[in-house]
Amino acid sequence: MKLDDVHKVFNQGRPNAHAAIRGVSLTIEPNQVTCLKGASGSGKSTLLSMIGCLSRPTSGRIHLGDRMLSSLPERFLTDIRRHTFGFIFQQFNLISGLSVLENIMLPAYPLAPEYKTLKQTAHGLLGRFDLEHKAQNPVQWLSGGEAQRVAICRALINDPQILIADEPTANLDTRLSHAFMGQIRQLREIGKTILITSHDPVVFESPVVDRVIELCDGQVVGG
Ligand SMILES: Nc1ncnc2c1ncn2[C@@H]1O[C@H](COP(=O)(O)OP(=O)(O)OP(=O)(O)O)[C@@H](O)[C@H]1O
Repeated sequence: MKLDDVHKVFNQGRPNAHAAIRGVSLTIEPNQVTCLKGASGSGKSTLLSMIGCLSRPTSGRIHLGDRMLSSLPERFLTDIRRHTFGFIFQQFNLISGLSVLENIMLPAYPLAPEYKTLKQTAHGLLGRFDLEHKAQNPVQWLSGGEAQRVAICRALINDPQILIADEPTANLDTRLSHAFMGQIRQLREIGKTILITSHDPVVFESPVVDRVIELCDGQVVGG
């Protein structure tokens, strides 16, 4: 992915306008783990959401291979988002009341796969992340580490090329944070491109991370 002079202004044209991203240009290499690091409010989540097609830049260009995402109409963007990206959020965002299996299968429904194949894929992921015995559990019964692994499985259900994780260790203790980086290593080994925002040293000092990009006040200041 390539970002070229990307800006994001919230509430543009109003007295409370805020320039959260100010002229970011960078390249995210495939099959690598890239960490966006920076203080709270530096613009990490804002940048991540534009990269993941969850929001659009105010100006500038974002390329995915030879496609320019920033100029695509919404329906194409939604399609690219579903096929290309898997998301892992800070609060895991699992749906309470649904089982582990149901949560994992949810992002696949808009792509209308055959149900039997989808279920097999979901069980394959549960097996890989040592969660098979929890398949029918409601997600609210899970421990923090289990919930995190369910969130990873859900992000992988559509076999995305790029995984985006926003502060993934914020709700994990040190041991589970190291375990999470072990899981990231495995995903890198199978060829995924991974982009993580974090101000947790367990993440940005991890040997699994290929590159750390530092943000300050919406600008790249290092990496
Ligand atoms: N929807 C919005 N409207 C107005 N301002 C916003 C909006 N979203 C974010 N901001 C502001 O943009 C700046 C960057 O926010 P962002 O969430 O990207 O920071 P961050 O580096 O991810 O912070 P944290 O580490 O605390 O999650 C902050 O000053 C924030 O208040």
